[in-house]
Parts: sequence; structure tokens; C-alpha cells
Amino acid sequence: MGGVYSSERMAGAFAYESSDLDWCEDNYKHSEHVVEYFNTISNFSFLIISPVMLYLLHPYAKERNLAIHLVWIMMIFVGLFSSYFHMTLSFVGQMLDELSIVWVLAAAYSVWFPRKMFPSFIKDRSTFSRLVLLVTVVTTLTSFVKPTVNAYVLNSFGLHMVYTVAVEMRCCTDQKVLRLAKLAVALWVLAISCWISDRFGCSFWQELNFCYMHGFWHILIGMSVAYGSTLMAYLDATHEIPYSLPGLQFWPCAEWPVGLPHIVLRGTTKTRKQC
Ligand SMILES: CCCCCCCC/C=C\CCCCCCCC(=O)N[C@@H](CO)[C@H](O)/C=C/CCCCCCCCCCCCC
Ligand SMILES: [Ca+2]
Ligand SMILES: [Zn+2]
Repeated sequence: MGGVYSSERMAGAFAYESSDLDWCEDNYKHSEHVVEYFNTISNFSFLIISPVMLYLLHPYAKERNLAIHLVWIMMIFVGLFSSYFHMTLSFVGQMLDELSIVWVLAAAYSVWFPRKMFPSFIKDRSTFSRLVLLVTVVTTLTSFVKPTVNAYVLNSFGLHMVYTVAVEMRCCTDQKVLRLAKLAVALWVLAISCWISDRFGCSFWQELNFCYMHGFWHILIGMSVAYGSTLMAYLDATHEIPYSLPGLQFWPCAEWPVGLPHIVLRGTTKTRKQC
């Protein structure tokens, strides 16, 4: 009897609209199989940005640590799980979406959180990474207790990252680096404004018959993460592998003020050997 009950609950967790969350976009407007169409397809931006970022960060990751690639590999899963969530609005979709974000955050903190901002009792990055892993496992388990608060907790990490960037930029005079930091923060501000206005200003957007703010959030947060993570990677490279003479450039064209930022290592093998 209990077994039947629990398997029904399992099936219920996969059911369309079994999540408590429902975003502003009208449900089933464009397809009877896809609950929120624009919110679903806007996640494809993660599937486009992630492989490009993996390619662009490869020279730096190869020199520093290949584990860095985990961040953008996991971002592909964020895109897939988030699409599945908006396609079904199921509880399983919601948890996959949120937990994949938790693990991307964990990977990003482990590889890029500045060493000088570690708590005083932590002496090196591998101890810090182990602590992050422990916190992430506990967070994964507790995320099932009150699923409706997860998204707010996750967004507070955005604030912490902006604070981290602000601390890192306090003594920076390099205009290229400062511009990248400003762009990352500006994109995050735009993204979070879209997320909040979709959550709390839906009636306003419904009056305008334009309920797509959450979809814009997906695109803008992907761009912000691309800019923010390149910034942190660049700062990491200047501190940890200075012999590689890291520089910043935009893809596809170095002269363009917009595009995807990436790190170029100008130090030759010969220069590296000398250092
Ligand atoms: C110190 C800076 C390093 C930057 C590293 C970046 C680490 C990236 C971490 C997370 C990726 C976020 C991916 C967004 C997922 C979108 C899926 C989605 O929309 N989910 C919603 C439901 O559909 C859910 O409600 C959203 C929850 C909120 C997620 C908040 C994630 C925080 C992202 C912080 C990025 C800050 C970049 C700041 C740059 C200055
Ligand atoms: Ca909806
Ligand atoms: Zn979403």
C-alpha cells in the first residue's frame, strides 16, 4: 500500500505543473506540449554560449587547471534542465534546474573565489574546495525542505558575487578590466530586474501583453556569467600563472566593444621556461 502511494507521489513529481512555481508567460500559448514556450527556448542561449566559452577558456584552463572547464560543462546542464523545467513546470524540473545552478556556483567558487577573501582559518584552495563541496552536499539535501525559497537563496549568491567583484576592483586601474567588470555587473542588474519584474510585476506585463521578462533573464544572466567568469579567470591567471602574460580580448573581433570576452596568453613556452 505504502509502495503504491510513494510511486504515485514519484509520478506526481514528474507531472506537468506539479511545481509551485509558475512564471508570468501564458501557459500552453504556442504548444500543447510546452507549458512556457519562450521561457523554454530562451534557455538555448546557454547551449550556445557554453561551448563557445569552453573553447575560448581552453588555453587558460590547459595552463592553469582543466577542472575549470567544469563550470561551463555544467552550464550546459543548467540550460537543458531549465528548458525541461519551463517545458513541464514539473517539480522534478524545478529541482533539476535549481540543483544544477547550485553545483555550477560551487564549481565557480572552488576555482575562482579570490584566495585573499578566504575565511582566515582556510590556508589553501584545496581546503576551500573541500569546504565548498561539503556546503554544496548539505545545500542539495536541504533544498527539498522548502523548495519555494531556493530561487531567492540562489539569487543572493549573485549579490555576493557582485560584492566580490567590487572588492577585487577597488585597487584596479586597468581600464579594460574595469570595463569588463562594469559590463558584468550591468548585465547582472538588468537580468535580476527582469527576474524580479516577472515574479512580482506580472499584472503590469499582462496589461502590456508582453510576458517575456523571465526569458530575457535567461539570456542576460548567461551573458553576465560569461563576462563575470572571464573577469575572475583573468584575475586568477594574473595571480597564479603570471608568466603566461594573460590579456583580455573580445570574440569574435578584438576591436568590438561587445562580444564574448576571453583570455589570451601572450607568454610563449620559451618565456614560461625562463620564469
Ligand atoms: C565571482 C564571479 C564569478 C562568476 C561565476 C559565475 C557562476 C555562475 C553561477 C550560476 C549560473 C546561473 C545560471 C542561471 C540559471 C537560469 C535558470 C533559471 O532561470 N532558473 C530559474 C527558474 O527557471 C530560477 O528561478 C533562478 C534562480 C536564480 C539563480 C541565480 C544564480 C546566480 C547567478 C549569479 C551570476 C552572477 C554574475 C555576476 C557577475 C558580476
Ligand atoms: Ca506561466
Ligand atoms: Zn527560468
